[in-house]
Amino acid sequence: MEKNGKDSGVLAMAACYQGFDPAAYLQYNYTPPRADFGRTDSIVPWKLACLHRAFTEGDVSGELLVDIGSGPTLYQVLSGCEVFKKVLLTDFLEVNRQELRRWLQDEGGCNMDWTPYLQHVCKLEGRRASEWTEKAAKLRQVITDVLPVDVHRPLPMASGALPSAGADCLVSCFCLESVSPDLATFTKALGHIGRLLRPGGHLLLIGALGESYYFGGPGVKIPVVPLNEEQVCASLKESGFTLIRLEVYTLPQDMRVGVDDVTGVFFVKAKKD
Ligand SMILES: C[S@@+](CC[C@H](N)C(=O)[O-])C[C@H]1O[C@@H](n2cnc3c(N)ncnc32)[C@H](O)[C@@H]1O
Ligand SMILES: O=S(=O)(c1ccc2c(c1)CN[C@@H](CF)C2)N1CCSCC1
Repeated sequence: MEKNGKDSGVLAMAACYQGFDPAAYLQYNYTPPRADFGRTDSIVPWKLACLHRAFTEGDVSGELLVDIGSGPTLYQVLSGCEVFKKVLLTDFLEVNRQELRRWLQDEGGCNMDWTPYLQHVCKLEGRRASEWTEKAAKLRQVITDVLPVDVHRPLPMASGALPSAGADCLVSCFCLESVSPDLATFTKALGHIGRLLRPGGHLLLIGALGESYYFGGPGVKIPVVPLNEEQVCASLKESGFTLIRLEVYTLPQDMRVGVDDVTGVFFVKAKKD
């Protein structure tokens, strides 16, 4: 149902996000015990390996990488920052953009220590883990801005934010399905972000499978559109993408704690037609 040109479900979703708590979100999803580098079956090394392979296997190139719906996290560009000269982070909420800027300015006050993630990706790159400080410096050098984004707008970013040709590569993690009230809106949002990408550019998409809600803070229950692999593939095709690779991780039972009801995670590498 439309209201002033905005779907009521999208408006309701935006209202849910007003309670989003970056510090709590980071604690729920990116710190032990859920985020555990020590376990061989952990999701975190799996995600970082998917991203590392996708960025470094030789077909991804260009000047500009844009992360859509960054939230308060930057693991998603730890490999990409070595491939692109310029990286833009984006989010809908100022609280998340502020969290990212605090890390970039390296003046303290951050709610997350990304060192284990930096060290892990250094090892994936064949470097010593102790080179994480160089990688942090590289990140701070190539991430040139943290900008607003709304994937429900036909043009999700301000005009002039990107070159007229578009970005060379997009990455987006756990965003579209967690901001869309239904599958049709998810697919439409995928099409919107596709317009930010040049033809032939790559999309790296990580998302939740079978998830219907998550907590974005204490008592902040946010609905998620439950997806399966077939729906993800169909939405990509409908939105003008050619699938290159789909990988799926099934969450071990003990990782299914109360912060969400995610059952699996997908990784997609695709190319804009
Ligand atoms: C589940 S978090 C994902 C954060 C991060 N990318 C990660 O991998 O954990 C979803 C993010 O989408 C953002 N968001 C909410 N509404 C949005 C919209 N309409 N367009 C783009 N991002 C939105 C939220 O602020 C939040 O940071
Ligand atoms: O990296 S995850 O797969 C992950 C990471 C982030 C999120 C989810 C899952 C599922 N809910 C999302 C809400 F949109 C956010 N992970 C889940 C297992 S424990 C460590 C975190």
